[in-house]
Amino acid sequence: MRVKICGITKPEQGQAIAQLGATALGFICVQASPRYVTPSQIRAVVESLPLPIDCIGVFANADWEEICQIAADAGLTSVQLHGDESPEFCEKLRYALPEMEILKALRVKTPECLERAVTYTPCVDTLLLDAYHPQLLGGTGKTLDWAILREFCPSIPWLLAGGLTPDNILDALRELQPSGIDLSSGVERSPGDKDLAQVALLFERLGSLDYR
Ligand SMILES: O=C(O)c1ccccc1N[C@@H]1O[C@H](COP(=O)(O)O)[C@@H](O)[C@H]1O
Repeated sequence: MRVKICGITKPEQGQAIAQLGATALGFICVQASPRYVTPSQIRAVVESLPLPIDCIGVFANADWEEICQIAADAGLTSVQLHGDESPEFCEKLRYALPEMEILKALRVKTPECLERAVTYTPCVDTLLLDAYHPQLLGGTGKTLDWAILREFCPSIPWLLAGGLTPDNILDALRELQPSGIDLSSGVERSPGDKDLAQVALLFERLGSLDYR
């Protein structure tokens, strides 16, 4: 199972989180977010990593040319689209970045959102389901209604996000079988400052599941 820790801003925290067992780090490329990092800050983290893991840039309603430029400048392996990007936009980006993993994040408000999610399966590599918040795009600490995801079984891999913490992760994984999980505010002291003790606790609890 993939484990993505999102909202990385500091090289030493990225390195420690990679050593603890994360398979992906996420970097917020949305300027309005308190976790925003510039392409050169991302590159500094990416180049300091002790082992090769996925480095995912999180964008929301950005121009595709801007995404391509930032992905190259920062050294990303993957692009997460967390805004209102259409399937057509994803397809265009797929052609522009053929080597890169494209993840489409959907903020799930009602069960109908899951029908919309599957319309992206032909044009992205991975789906990501996050909680809906009326003002914020992500990093909200709000959980999804996991019950409505029980039957969700798309034809491509999907990550569960939204308010996951070391305290609720085992409950989530008892209820659902995502291809991976994504945590941000549930393992941080303040926006962009990760709590390494909480990340270590997460992997300790996941270890009891034999999740790999
Ligand atoms: O974290 C942010 O600030 C952010 C800003 C804009 C779009 C997405 C953002 N984060 C994403 O939110 C989810 C879950 O966060 P949380 O665990 O509930 O705090 C995750 O996919 C982040 O990539």
